[in-house]
Amino acid sequence: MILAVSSAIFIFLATVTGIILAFEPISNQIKPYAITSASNLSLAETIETLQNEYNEVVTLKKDENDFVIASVITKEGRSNRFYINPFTGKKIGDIIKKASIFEFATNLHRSLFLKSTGRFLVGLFSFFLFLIAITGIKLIIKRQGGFKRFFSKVVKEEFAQYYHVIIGRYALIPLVIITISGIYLSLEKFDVLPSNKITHTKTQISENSKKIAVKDFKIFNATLLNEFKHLEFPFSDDEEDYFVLKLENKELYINQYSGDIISKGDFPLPLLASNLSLKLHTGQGNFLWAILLLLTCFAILFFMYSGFAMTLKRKKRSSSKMQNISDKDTAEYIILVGSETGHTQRFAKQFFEAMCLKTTSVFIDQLNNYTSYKRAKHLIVFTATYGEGEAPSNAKNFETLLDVIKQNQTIQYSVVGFGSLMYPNFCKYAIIVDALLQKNKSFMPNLPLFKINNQSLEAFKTWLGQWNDSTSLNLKIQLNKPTINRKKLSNFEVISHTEINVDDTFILQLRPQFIQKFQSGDLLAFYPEDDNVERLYSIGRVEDNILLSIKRHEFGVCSRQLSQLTQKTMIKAKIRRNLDFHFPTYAKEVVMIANGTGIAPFLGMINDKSNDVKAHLFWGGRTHDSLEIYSKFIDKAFNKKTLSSFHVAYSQEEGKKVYVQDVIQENADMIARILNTDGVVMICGSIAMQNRVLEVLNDITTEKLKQPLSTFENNEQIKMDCY
Ligand SMILES: Cc1cc2nc3c(=O)[nH]c(=O)nc-3n(C[C@H](O)[C@H](O)[C@H](O)COP(=O)(O)O)c2cc1C
Repeated sequence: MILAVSSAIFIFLATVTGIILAFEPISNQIKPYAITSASNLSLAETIETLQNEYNEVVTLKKDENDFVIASVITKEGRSNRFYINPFTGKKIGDIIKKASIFEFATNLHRSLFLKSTGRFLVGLFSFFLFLIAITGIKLIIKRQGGFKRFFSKVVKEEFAQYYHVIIGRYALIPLVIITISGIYLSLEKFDVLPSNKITHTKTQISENSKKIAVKDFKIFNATLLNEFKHLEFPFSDDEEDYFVLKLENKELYINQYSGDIISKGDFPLPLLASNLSLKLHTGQGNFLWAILLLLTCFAILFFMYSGFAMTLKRKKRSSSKMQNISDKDTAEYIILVGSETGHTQRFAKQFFEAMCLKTTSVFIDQLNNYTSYKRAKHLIVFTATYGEGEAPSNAKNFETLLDVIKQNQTIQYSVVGFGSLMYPNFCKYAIIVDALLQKNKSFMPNLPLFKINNQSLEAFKTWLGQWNDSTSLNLKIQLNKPTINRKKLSNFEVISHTEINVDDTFILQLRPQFIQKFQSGDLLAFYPEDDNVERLYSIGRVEDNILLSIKRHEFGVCSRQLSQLTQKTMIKAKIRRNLDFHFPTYAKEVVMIANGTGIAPFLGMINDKSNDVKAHLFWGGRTHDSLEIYSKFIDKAFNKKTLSSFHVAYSQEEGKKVYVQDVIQENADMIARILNTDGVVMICGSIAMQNRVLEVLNDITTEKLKQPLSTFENNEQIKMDCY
């Protein structure tokens, strides 16, 4: 944060000017002076053509865009410099003059118009940007749970955070290259690098060298136009004067009569590094690299926005410092918090403030500050989980401290875990803390571990109820609702609403009031006014309508409201694109696996197929009656031949209980064949079903294909959207 704030203005200026400057090589390279077929032409041929065409040739060079420039004295005796066609030696254009906008941007970019001081500052802030990029890479590795998972799926929580990671994964490498080359170019101006000077060594020349025509010089015949950089012709006819030929990495002096190489100087490493840095930093001579630099500059601007947006949000959440009124050794209630981005802190603060209204004997701190508490009777831990089920940063030392620090009395503890079901290790760190306290003789449980998904206010209130029951304190917490701009939501009209079936489930069909882009697998977000918390439902697209399958929960605010909607009612919601869960039209065969309401996106997919991908549907429900509301859509797909097979499992019918994973196991050969021929498996439904299905799939791939399921997951052949 210190790095980012202190360098923000400079980085902003350097980036904006960088964007302008990226257009220079791009605009130069689209000029028609490059003669691509000339790269295999020998230098001797071009020299001969030029010597026939002009009175005298002074220099011949290739500029950074690979355009060939000749400096000549014409037959009319005029001295001139222009782009030539190396085949004919004829002029094809005047030398491009640097546009004043590029001149201005270059000065600002290099030195902020502050000469040496400016150059120093630019170098320094490039170094800061380099550090930011390196720490960024480190953070992505940590967040993704290891280097190997650098490019695996990112869980989307908030816009800024999601795209900061997504774009960062691609832009950080070019960013490191830009900053290192920028730092090198800045350092060059301050004489801190080793010398760039080329040292020549004389070569042995045979005594009986003969005078030959320039076009017959061995070295000129052996040098192709794409290898050479610059050729300086001898200044006079004097034997002492020679050709100076610069290639990619060396310089040669050539006798002007015999063509013998008189001396040779390899470019020193600092010079090669300098040339490379210039190329990498400016994109000169490489159209695609210049475009990549341009995109990276835009990415930096986005990082600046998203980085600050995330930080401000985080600061807002964890702002207002909590003022302890009690000392750690006098308080009876100790609240310890583990929070990375401040959400958990917000809950803990509300709890602490509510406690303060009832008793003065309460103390709050971070888990990392765990110590001895002389009069404590209750310990309440609120903690989030990060990485692969790890502690948030302000809780990393807790485990060690707990081991070392002994309490004099027994303390009752309660742990509340904050996590997200979108991650495989749901609330893992809270589970660890709970287990550690359980093992520790100084502690005894007051309430069982309580896990909260996605900062659910409802869940927190439930836990608070348990807490109130277990203590005589009757706490009341007024948790602030998240704010939501309802103007940004769209209107959807209720087209149809089925009866609520035996499982308390129904199908709702909605039509967007304005044309909107969506497809099966996308999500529809509702925000009930009671709590403004987002609820997502998987969309099936059927005849341009949105089909949702909804289970009405006993205490579910949103599902209750939706179950009461009548035809033609308008409802506000927002479509969220879910690109990772769209139907893979590129695959030959697709297996769709769902339980309960998870069937909704598949009902859309099997009825909306404008391709010849074979689709197989596996569904698990409770009873025959559970299938009733969906059967119309399945029959239709069978009739249209867009569904190849349907496999159903009932878990509550008389006789044997069958689950969807059992039916998958029965069809193991088919699943293995489909995965082995680049087919895709899609899973939608409950997390519990997902876990069991994944176990079975892993057994199938390990046994039949001799590969773990992760191979297919990494290959993006397994798509999941479970909740
Ligand atoms: C990079 C990252 C990794 C996460 N890993 C997990 C995880 O493994 N298990 C889990 O239950 N939640 C995980 N979460 C979700 C957070 O624990 C959850 O959003 C929590 O409410 C954040 O609380 P905080 O703002 O106090 O840090 C992760 C979140 C992020 C951003």
